[in-house]
Amino acid sequence: MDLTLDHLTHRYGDMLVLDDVSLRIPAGEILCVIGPSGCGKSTLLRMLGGLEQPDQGQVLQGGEAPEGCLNPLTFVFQDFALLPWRTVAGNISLVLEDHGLARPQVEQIIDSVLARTKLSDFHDALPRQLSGGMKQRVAIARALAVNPAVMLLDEPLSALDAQTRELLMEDLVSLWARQPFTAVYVTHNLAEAVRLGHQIAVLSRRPGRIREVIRIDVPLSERTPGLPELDALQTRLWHLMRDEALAADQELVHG
Ligand SMILES: Nc1ncnc2c1ncn2[C@@H]1O[C@H](COP(=O)(O)OP(=O)(O)OP(=O)(O)O)[C@@H](O)[C@H]1O
Repeated sequence: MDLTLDHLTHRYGDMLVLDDVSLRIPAGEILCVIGPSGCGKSTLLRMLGGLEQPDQGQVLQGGEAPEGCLNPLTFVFQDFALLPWRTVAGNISLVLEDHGLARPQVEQIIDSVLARTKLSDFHDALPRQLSGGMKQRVAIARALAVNPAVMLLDEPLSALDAQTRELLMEDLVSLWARQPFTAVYVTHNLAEAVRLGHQIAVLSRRPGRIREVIRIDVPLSERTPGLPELDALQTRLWHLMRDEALAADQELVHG
């Protein structure tokens, strides 16, 4: 399924948060969204997921959801959002309830997503027995369990240490290579954006407007750390972000 954001504008009360944002996310591609704090990235994601309605503009869904899709749009959050009293399998089965699936089918889906996220040995573990990286893998497994058309990821790796982030980025790339999914991935981390994005949308300071959309043609599987093309792109993104952050600071000082 592809997504089109068509001239989205959003306000909270009198505060304009997003202004005339248009983007297209083709099926099977990852769009990373970066921008200064408070520029409306999470708001944009919530509008894509239907949790918030735009004041103007619209979100258009195109094409078909994949076969066996139980939920077309699914979120992955920074804080994992796992129920502490449920096992790994129990947390995943939660999203499979109310779909009229027979128990063997539920078990089969759980086994499949645990295998894909390398968690098969942790079927019965409780969240407190897992590291941060493993908890986020459970959250990703839970998102995959509904076979979504689009994954909406809100800073999914930002609570994790650098090594774990690196490993999970590799995991996301292998998951994508195995079965390309459509995703919108909000991050503050420019290295994540250049590693995972087919496109990167750079938002301005609030109100968030599209400053630039950059397409990266290097296949995800070839994006090794230190690749000169990616390093150069990361530097370019940093300059764009730095300009926005400096301008936001100036506005604070000069009111
Ligand atoms: N429900 C809400 N009601 C009122 N204001 C809100 C609400 N949600 C967010 N805001 C405000 O809207 C602005 C944009 O918030 P949002 O969380 O979308 O930004 P963000 O770019 O994701 O920020 P960050 O990078 O810090 O996570 C912020 O000023 C925030 O305080």
